[in-house]
Amino acid sequence: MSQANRSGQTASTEIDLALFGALGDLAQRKLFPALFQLEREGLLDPNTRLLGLARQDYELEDFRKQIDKALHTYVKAEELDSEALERFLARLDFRQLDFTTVDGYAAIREWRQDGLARPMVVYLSVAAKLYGDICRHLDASGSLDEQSRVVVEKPIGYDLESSAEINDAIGEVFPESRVYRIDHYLGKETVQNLIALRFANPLFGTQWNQNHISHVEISVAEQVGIEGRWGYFDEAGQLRDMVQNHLLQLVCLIAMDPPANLDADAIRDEKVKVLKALKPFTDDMLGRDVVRGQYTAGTVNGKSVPGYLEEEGANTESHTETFVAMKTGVSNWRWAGVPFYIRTGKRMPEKLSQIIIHFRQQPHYIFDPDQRGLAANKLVIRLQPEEGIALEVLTKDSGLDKGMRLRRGPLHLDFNSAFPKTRIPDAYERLLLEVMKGQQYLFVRRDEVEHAWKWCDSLIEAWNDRAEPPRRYPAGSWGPVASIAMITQDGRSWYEDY
Ligand SMILES: NC(=O)C1=CN([C@@H]2O[C@H](COP(=O)(O)OP(=O)(O)OC[C@H]3O[C@@H](n4cnc5c(N)ncnc54)[C@H](OP(=O)(O)O)[C@@H]3O)[C@@H](O)[C@H]2O)C=CC1
Ligand SMILES: O=C1O[C@H](COP(=O)(O)O)[C@@H](O)[C@H](O)[C@H]1O
Repeated sequence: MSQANRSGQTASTEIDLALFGALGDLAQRKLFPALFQLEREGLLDPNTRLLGLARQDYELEDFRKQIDKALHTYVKAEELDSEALERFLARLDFRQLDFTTVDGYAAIREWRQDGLARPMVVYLSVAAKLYGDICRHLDASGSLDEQSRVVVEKPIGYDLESSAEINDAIGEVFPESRVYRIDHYLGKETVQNLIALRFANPLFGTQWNQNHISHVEISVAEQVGIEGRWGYFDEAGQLRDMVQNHLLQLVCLIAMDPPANLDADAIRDEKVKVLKALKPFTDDMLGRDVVRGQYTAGTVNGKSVPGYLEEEGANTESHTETFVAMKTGVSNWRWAGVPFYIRTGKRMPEKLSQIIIHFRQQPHYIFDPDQRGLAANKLVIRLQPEEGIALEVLTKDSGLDKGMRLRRGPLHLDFNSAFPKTRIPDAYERLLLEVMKGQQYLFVRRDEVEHAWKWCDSLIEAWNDRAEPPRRYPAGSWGPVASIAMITQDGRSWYEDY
């Protein structure tokens, strides 16, 4: 079966997918539901086969039951079309395997015998420290051929050095053109729309620079806490978990120059230029422009929740940050002098991811002086929960007694109401489809990962030198008060028109 790619050409989606970590959290919660949605939408080639690999031993029927259970848990009941479900479960196969020893890998080669004509996609839904072993064992067991692709999850490593080691190990087996590094934010509908918005609309194309934009704000607020992942998270912290990948990818898509075309490398070359131009941290910026926080007990959605240090498995001494806010920038001609304020945290009052582009005021202001604060357009790009784009514009307030009073209102595009019949696909659906088609433009190239680490490492090093504990914030709040002060010191505030 062929699918139109982004420039309208067709690409085959006929593959064999081998999923390592098939019983893990990500696979159950996101990957199988996304694959099922592709089935339901008729986007899985009839010949595509799915192989689950896990440490636990399951009979095939029990594995299928387990996936059926996961789908009933994570897919909306009205979307669980029974025919699609039956077709989907019938595609599944299962092998028990210890990923760290080469012995069992022959089972993958044998499974492949029936499908040698189609490419194999190997999805590593396991901790990154296993990537090297798995790639080597796949190679040594003769399970791969020159068409095989590998998909790896974030985070790749813990810093630049460990990331380079992991990428080297992957690179010994797979050339870069067959490595698909996931950053699931790149699969979100509105994130992709950023490319359309910026490069298809002359209105924005001409305004997208320091002459017209005063500052950029990115907030990725999560309601969830650590969700049983304390061991992983405490090693990482919010900077490594969210900023190094998702938030920096958003910065790239906002700040990059227009690519020459939509080819993966054309886009990725432009993103790398942004990463290289990110403002380095200096010691005086640390106290003023960066705030680290850690949540204490509080209330989220009317429910009491424990503090970070009281979470299951917690170490009471931990100084790991669950919140980070910073003012940074991109040192180039387009963005000189334009601050990028970014913040992300766990246990915030709501799940909200949005980007606000604040445009500059008109050079000469002629309206009511009291309303001067209103007088600038804002482009609000909402990633979640509802996805949409709104341009805040100023119009005259209606009414005979209002004179030339201004009113702020949105020119609004809410994807759910504007295109009510279109289901917004989950990021993983889009990403899995692109891997099947062999399209890399939504995946992260090795040099992107490494430049992002380099920038984060310099900040972490500076934090470590200072050895200051994170500032506390109660769960259910918008983070430490200092993160508000960080932006108000510039006469600005975080956008609050939620
Ligand atoms: N979960 C999430 O929301 C997100 C996860 N990720 C990334 O996705 C990847 C997977 O994460 P997640 O699903 O949460 O992790 P889990 O630990 O839930 O899943 C990993 C699976 O791999 C299995 N496994 C580990 N070692 C071996 C081995 N030697 N042999 C066979 N099986 C093994 C584990 O089996 P067992 O249980 O028996 O140990 C487990 O089922 C990680 O790289 C993570 O960073 C990225 C973004 C979000
Ligand atoms: O990669 C990760 O992302 C999630 C947030 O993803 P979202 O799509 O729900 O915004 C985050 O909770 C997790 O800690 C991190 O590893």
